[in-house]
Amino acid sequence: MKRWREAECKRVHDPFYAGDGRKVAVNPVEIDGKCIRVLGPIIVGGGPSGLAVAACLKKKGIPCVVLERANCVASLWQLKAYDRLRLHLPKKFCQLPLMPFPSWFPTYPTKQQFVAYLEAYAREFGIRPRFDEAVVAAEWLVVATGENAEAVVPGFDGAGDFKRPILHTSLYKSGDAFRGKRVLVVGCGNSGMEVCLDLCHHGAHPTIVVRDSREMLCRSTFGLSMWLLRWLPVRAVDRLLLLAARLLLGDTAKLGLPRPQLGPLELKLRSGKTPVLDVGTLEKIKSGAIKVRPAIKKLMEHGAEFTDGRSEGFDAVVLATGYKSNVPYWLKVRHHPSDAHRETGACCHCSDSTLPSVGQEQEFFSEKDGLPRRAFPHGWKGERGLYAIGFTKRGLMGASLDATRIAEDIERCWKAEVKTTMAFACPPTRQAQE
Ligand SMILES: Cc1cc2nc3c(=O)[nH]c(=O)nc-3n(C[C@H](O)[C@H](O)[C@H](O)COP(=O)(O)OP(=O)(O)OC[C@H]3O[C@@H](n4cnc5c(N)ncnc54)[C@H](O)[C@@H]3O)c2cc1C
Ligand SMILES: NC(=O)C1=CN([C@@H]2O[C@H](COP(=O)(O)OP(=O)(O)OC[C@H]3O[C@@H](n4cnc5c(N)ncnc54)[C@H](OP(=O)(O)O)[C@@H]3O)[C@@H](O)[C@H]2O)C=CC1
Ligand SMILES: O=C(O)C(=O)Cc1c[nH]c2ccccc12
Repeated sequence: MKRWREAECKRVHDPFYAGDGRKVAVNPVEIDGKCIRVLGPIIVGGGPSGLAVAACLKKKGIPCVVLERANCVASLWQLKAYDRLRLHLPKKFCQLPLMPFPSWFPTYPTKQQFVAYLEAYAREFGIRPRFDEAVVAAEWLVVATGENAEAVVPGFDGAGDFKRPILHTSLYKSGDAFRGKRVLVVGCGNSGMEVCLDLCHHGAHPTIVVRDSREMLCRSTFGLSMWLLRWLPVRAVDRLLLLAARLLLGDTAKLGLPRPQLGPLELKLRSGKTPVLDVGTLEKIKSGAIKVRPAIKKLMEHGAEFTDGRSEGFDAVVLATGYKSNVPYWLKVRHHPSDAHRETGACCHCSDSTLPSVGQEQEFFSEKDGLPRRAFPHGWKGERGLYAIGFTKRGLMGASLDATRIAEDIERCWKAEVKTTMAFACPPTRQAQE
């Protein structure tokens, strides 16, 4: 991968308002010290979310520019995912708006198939992201940088003493590199569970750290649960899912994997914690091929000590400790003079008071976790042209929903804006449009 060039995007004006209050369609952005004029919205992030919203905009005839820090679309999938990864929800829950997956794709497409689909999607809608542009500061945009922008790398007592490799799952490709090795996998989400299975398949000896509870479901029950949700409340579906899990997977608590208090869907909706959709790991835990240990107390020169007092030797540590958003590092929210007077959440471009209210809140994204402060389904729209896609903790389904809403909202503003621009006879400069 080429080194990322840093693009500093600064808002020169509000998106649709010039300094004198007149509306303008052109969004000026500073990249590498040069000011370019972009006709239409700027989308930061060329993953599934960025592509989805760009496609919905293009379909409506609204041009946009996608800025992507990596040198390809869907860098999470192309550069940071292990070889054996597949979609873990059936494909109909993962397709982006306006273009279904090919019918000949399997129910759970492989990473390569998903990437091929995304590349075809970008081609179909004429989306050509500007690659190697890492946005380090920006103020008016569609934020599509994802919930998984940065790896979570926790510190452990004694981490400096451990003299062997420690790597995050975003760098893990295959168990081939660990043949015959004792590998400590920290974290029991979908990544940790699948990496353990992969290690088994490659003749390594994995131990998984489960510091808390984790919900586990059979992958095949996801489609059923979506169907049941049409008629039954979440809690009732959860009860059925747990019954199915108990019958198909057995009592996971006996294996060192206690289940949480809340049901799987309720937990997902409330906290975003994705249940593990088992792809065969549990069998390996049952057979003893994968060992389960509680939280790490400390790392030592050749191994780890756990909170149950046991110490064991390891040749490598894989951190399957998850991801976080990077929005607080680069998105600068500047206060607007009109904020003090605004009581409602009406769209400032088109006076639609039915849109979600942001009240007096100044900051759309939380500094703490980099996610929109407003709960689903209200977290997609901020103030004065700030939008967020792909932060719903609802995977690709959530991103598709956001894309449709954002494009519709921008279209309304765009139409109002085009009328005004024509009235002012002030055509936008077309220098950096697609
Ligand atoms: C291993 C894994 C498997 C998953 N499997 C599924 C699944 O099967 N089904 C499902 O529904 N969901 C799944 N998810 C959830 C996942 O969030 C989505 O699949 C999807 O990738 C989200 O798309 P996104 O575009 O929002 O984010 P991303 O795919 O993360 O794309 C964001 C893009 O923004 C770029 N970017 C970040 N910061 C900047 C910046 N400052 N400047 C410029 N560019 C930037 C990144 O390089 C990246 O390309 C999975 C997640 C992971 C980690
Ligand atoms: N398509 C597919 O097959 C796959 C999909 N995914 C998706 O990718 C996203 C990210 O998944 P994943 O990478 O598993 O991350 P998750 O955030 O889901 O899981 C991280 C795990 O690490 C644990 N953890 C974090 N810090 C520590 C620590 N200091 N000590 C011990 N344990 C720790 C967490 O424990 P705790 O819960 O206690 O905080 C949690 O169990 C999810 O949405 C997932 O569904 C991932 C892999 C495969
Ligand atoms: O893979 C992910 O991160 C997802 O969030 C996909 C997803 C959306 N809703 C769910 C409910 C149960 C399990 C996975 C998902």
